Amino acid sequence: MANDNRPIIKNQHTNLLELEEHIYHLVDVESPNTYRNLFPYDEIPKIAFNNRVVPHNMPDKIWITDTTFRDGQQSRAPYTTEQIVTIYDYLHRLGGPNGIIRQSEFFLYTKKDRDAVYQCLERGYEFPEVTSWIRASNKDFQLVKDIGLKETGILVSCSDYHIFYKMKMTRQQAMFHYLHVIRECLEYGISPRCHLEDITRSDIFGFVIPFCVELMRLQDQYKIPIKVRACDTMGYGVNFSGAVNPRSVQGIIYGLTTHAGVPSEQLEWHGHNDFYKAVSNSTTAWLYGCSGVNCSLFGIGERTGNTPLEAMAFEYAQLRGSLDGMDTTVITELAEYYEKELGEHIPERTPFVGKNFNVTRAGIHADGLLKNEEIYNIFDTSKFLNRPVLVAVSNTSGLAGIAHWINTYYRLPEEQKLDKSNPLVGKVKEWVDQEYEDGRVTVISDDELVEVIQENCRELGIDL
Ligand SMILES: CC(C)C(=O)C(=O)O
Repeated sequence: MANDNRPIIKNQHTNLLELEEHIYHLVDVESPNTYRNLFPYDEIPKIAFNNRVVPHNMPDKIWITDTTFRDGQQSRAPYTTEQIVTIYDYLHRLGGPNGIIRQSEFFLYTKKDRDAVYQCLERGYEFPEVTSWIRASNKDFQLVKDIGLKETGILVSCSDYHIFYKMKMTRQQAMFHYLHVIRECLEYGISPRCHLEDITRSDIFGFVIPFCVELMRLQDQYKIPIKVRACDTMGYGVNFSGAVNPRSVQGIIYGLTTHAGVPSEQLEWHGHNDFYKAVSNSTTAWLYGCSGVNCSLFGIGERTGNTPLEAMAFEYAQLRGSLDGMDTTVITELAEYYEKELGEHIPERTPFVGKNFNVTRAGIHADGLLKNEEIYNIFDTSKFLNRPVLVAVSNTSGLAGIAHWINTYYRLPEEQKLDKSNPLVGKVKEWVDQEYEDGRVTVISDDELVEVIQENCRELGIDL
């Protein structure tokens, strides 16, 4: 199934350096290669293996770029200018002084979009750098230049699905068209960021690499950096060792860095979550030679969304052993802002930000938590997210769960903490048990518990 070992045709006159340079030619097919073996459409897509193992190659510096205002905004109601600026401020704080959130991309279509860009630029932050996303036209290049931005994203769809079915072109026509547009952009002195849409269904060696080789030639000619963003538009990418291209994340990154010569720091991975793989694929891209992973806050993006930015902050810290200046407590502030100000509902079980992400219900777990919170908490969530570990009270909470709830809710100091033998805990438990015996099926709310606790405190003469 592999399509990555095309024969190298050489003769006695070919010198090896030339050969190196010319290995990857555009393969201009007459009909689209839709990889039916992998994407049968009327069957579930398939993951095939050729057992070619790519070596780890994590760059010295890795970072996050943000698409909250581009892919993120494509899939929800538009943000107001004020909201964009507020979120940009949060991103600046979250990413910290080392610019772990290095860039953010903005539409320039409407006056409102441009106002947001002006206001964010006025903040004067080094990070995230403001970049744009435009239609590839001279008018838009001029706009980017007038606003004073250094870099813009340009769409260069690379699978035959897009080239043949959407653009109605051949590969050669598409490549000429893209190179023409990119040259124009370079003529304006703007650095193009080429968004290789649908790379995980594209012919990596027959189109993507020859195209990127041409991009690197243009870069040499114009002395302006050209970036490459590998877009897993449909979330087909997989990170399993030995998987076949075009679905292999590491295979794609290896091809782009090694065969096309794209430097790691000019390479980004843009993932989608259709098969629940956005986070692990992005981490894989880092591990195999891609400096940038493109993310959106809370993963809000087309269909199932993009790689959640907050997840990659924690992936970063796990890989590098340090937050390198990121302030992850801002993630909690952002989540509150999205829920309260933007009316976005974050599902309760969402890692790091959902209401229940560090809430435990089962009595047996609560018992453990009461003894030592490390037993059932992923890390010090109070320190890194301002979210103390919680126990929700239900029919399975038990005495330990109720004691933990009271201790956390009332933020009792260590010496005043109640344990499961405390009479107040016993009284609340009796009430809870009665509720469920009477047929209750829902979790008990904080307000209900407070009322019962206060009532019993009065009776027992306890002051919390
Ligand atoms: C529109 C393109 C660049 C994209 O966001 C994607 O491929 O997911």
